[in-house]
Amino acid sequence: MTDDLSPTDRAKFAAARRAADLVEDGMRVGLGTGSTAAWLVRCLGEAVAAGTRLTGVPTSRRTAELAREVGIEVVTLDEARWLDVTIDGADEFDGALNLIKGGGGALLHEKIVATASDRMVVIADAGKAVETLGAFPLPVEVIPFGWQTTRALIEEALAGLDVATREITIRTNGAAPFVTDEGNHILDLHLGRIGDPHRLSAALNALPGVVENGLFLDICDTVVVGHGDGRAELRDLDAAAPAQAGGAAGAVSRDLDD
Ligand SMILES: O=C[C@H](O)[C@H](O)[C@H](O)COP(=O)(O)O
Repeated sequence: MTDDLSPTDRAKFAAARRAADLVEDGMRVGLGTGSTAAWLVRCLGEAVAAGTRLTGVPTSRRTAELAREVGIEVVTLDEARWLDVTIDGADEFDGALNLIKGGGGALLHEKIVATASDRMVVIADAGKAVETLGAFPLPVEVIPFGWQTTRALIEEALAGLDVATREITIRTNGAAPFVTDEGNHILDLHLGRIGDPHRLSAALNALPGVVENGLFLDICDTVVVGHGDGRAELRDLDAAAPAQAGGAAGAVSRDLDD
């Protein structure tokens, strides 16, 4: 299943394969979304074919489709109630294992599922490691009602910030706003660096119209880092560097003070 992969895809596969080994017989597993999570789902499909029993709670329609295709029993979160582990990709992770997620637009279900799990394991290629979160645009999910007003509110709260509307290309009609599995839209915040992610997350989620943002703070327990040569290493929260306090506070924190 891995012939002719690019080094990045080999790294994603290596992380996914190592994380699949953490899943034990009988576990209820949250299944993430994205290209790295898709490798995990395929690895778990192989485990199921080899006799492992597991139940999967997918974080998106496309993950649900793939999980069924590879033979994983799929249930809803409310049927499972609580999960042993969620394994998901990320767009960025820092030394304290805080994350930016939502590059694929699934951040809302992903955050709900990860929060309802004993353990969250992130699988990522080494290129996703950052010192300070924010180089990857932060996705914010907003409801369709008045969403352009919500975008203006975010711009006002973070003065001068470049807020982009995520779009999809439509063959006949140009572009249209991206629509999530919950029927919402995604705004991408080009922050560069985030000084105080807890403060930013709380400020964004306090705005009417905002459903959730892609900062996953104090949720991830382990990151499995994959490398292009096929190696994968585990970074656990206990061994991770403490979050940087204040030092990286940039324009975002200042603007929130205003
Ligand atoms: O909404 C999408 C998810 O948060 C993904 O897990 C994240 O964007 C990473 O995706 P990929 O593994 O494709 O880089």
